[in-house]
Amino acid sequence: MKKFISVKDTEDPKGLVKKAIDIKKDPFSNPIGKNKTMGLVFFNPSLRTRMSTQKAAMNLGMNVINMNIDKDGWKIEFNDGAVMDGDSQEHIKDAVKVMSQYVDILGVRTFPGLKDRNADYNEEVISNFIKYSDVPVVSLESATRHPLQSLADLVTIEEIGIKKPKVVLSWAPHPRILPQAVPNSFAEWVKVTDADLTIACPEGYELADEFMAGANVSYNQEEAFKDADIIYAKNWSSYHHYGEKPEVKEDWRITSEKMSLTNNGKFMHCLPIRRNVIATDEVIDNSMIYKEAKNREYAAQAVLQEILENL
Ligand SMILES: NCCC[C@H](NC(=O)CCC(=O)O)C(=O)O
Ligand SMILES: NC(=O)OP(=O)(O)O
Repeated sequence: MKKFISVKDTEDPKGLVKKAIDIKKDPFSNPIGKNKTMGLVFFNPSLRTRMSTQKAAMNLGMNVINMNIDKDGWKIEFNDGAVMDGDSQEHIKDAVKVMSQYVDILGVRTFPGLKDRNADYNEEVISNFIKYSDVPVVSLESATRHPLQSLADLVTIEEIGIKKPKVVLSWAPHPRILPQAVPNSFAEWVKVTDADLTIACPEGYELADEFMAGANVSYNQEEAFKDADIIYAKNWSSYHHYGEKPEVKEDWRITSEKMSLTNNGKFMHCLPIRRNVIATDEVIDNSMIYKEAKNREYAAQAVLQEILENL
């Protein structure tokens, strides 16, 4: 693997899930990362991705450098050929090239601007990392996808152990405008498994066609919850009315009453979660969220190990 941005970057996604499950049994058995360095670069906040990826790298014997580039770096210019006599102080091509001299794998987190759909869906930031880095680039959540999260989610679903689970990706309310990265990515990873995927969302909140393809769509949350084994909740802003938050009249918050419609379904969420907005305390406190967060470590370790094996 030379990069890990989407499910397409791995030849064998199911094999990667198995690899993470194996690593979980004995996480310190392979010091393949000795004398190698992982660079973690953040344009946006992170708790889980930062800590779990650092932990994964350390489990493999790697050293880790963390950089909050939005706060601690120079202001980055992204336009090619820019005359940099304004605010921006360092060009992305110089910043990435230099960072890649110090590390063996470069991870980057970058959220979408949610203003210009083409810019976001062209992955302008992470594409520049891939273009200018001398070392493999790993997405720590980009504008349109969050593959380390999705891989950990597949590990969690595999551990629940249902053969062909009914998985419902359910939109839920949120006070802000959020990216589509987590639901896009979850959909593209679940589709490589045997699970049956339903995407439940209000009209106007459908994901881009490439992510909806192959999933059932439901505009009725309670109907979708019937017989579900997994409820994967997430808020996202509208793709079709890009970056907007069309009004939703029905109550999409996830409650114990709604969970009781499922087949003893398990509630999942990537976190951070707005309690009593996305779902009630009762739903969250009886959910898979901490197991899911723990599995982030082994998912990251499987990916880093595979990259190190192929350096
Ligand atoms: N990395 C996991 C999710 C990150 C981000 N959530 C957020 O920004 C939530 C912020 C808030 O609750 O205000 C998202 O939806 O993509
Ligand atoms: N789930 C997740 O990626 O969390 P962070 O944004 O805290 O890294």
